[in-house]
Amino acid sequence: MSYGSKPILQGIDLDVYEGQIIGYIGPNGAGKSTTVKIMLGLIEGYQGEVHIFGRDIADGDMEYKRRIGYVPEVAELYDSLTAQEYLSFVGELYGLTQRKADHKARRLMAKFGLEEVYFDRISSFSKGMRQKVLLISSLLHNPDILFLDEPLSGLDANSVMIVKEILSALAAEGKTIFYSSHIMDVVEKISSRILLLNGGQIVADGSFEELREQSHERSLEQIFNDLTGFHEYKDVAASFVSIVQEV
Ligand SMILES: Nc1ncnc2c1ncn2[C@@H]1O[C@H](COP(=O)(O)OP(=O)(O)OP(=O)(O)O)[C@@H](O)[C@H]1O
Repeated sequence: MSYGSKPILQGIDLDVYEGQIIGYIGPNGAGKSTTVKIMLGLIEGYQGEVHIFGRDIADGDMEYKRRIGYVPEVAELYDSLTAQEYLSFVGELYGLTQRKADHKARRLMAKFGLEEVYFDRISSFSKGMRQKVLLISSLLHNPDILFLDEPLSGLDANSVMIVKEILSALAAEGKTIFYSSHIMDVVEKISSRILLLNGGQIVADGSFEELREQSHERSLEQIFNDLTGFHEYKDVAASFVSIVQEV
């Protein structure tokens, strides 16, 4: 995949299975979102083939999208809508009846402690409340594959625990979860498989234990630093601060 003449992804060849939580990590600009957008059918013009549920996504049949849920890193929520209106609307887009979507959304909101704001406009919601609405909207139609981009963004510690537990339970039910994040200790804990993208290529692929054995580092953060060749963080920070101090 290239943007103009700039190559972004090169020679990515992966098989992903049911029930896997894939921690998809890599430096800023490595191409994680680009990969996800290709799989969501949002970007065309890539070379190669992407098969989802056994079918080439380029064959024109969009049915596969009904079985996918997506939490983007930055989302346009319709601020002028109430949570009820927004979630019913999204549910209907995914093929649920308005009544079914509303009934499900209301109970899911209640599980996140948001039953009292269900009829409030999203414009009045805090960052974490919006994130919970996004998570619910990605799950209303009970998708088989979930693409999550920084899904814990803005969530408090209790909500983080609930969402991590929900993801484990969904994976145990056979759902496949693509989890893209820069929070290494969470990726380390929840992923059954970790993919590290660097320079447009997958440079590590395995469970945390496998990556740890291969690299002899103790944490995923250290493995990340090691494999992306970044050891000079102290020098970078010191020179950054010295520029800040110039007046
Ligand atoms: N629409 C676009 N047009 C041109 N270049 C783009 C476009 N979208 C992304 N890129 C470039 O593609 C590269 C990969 O971007 P991408 O958003 O996939 O990275 P990422 O791994 O998700 O990064 P981050 O961790 O910062 O979210 C970057 O160099 C970016 O500038």
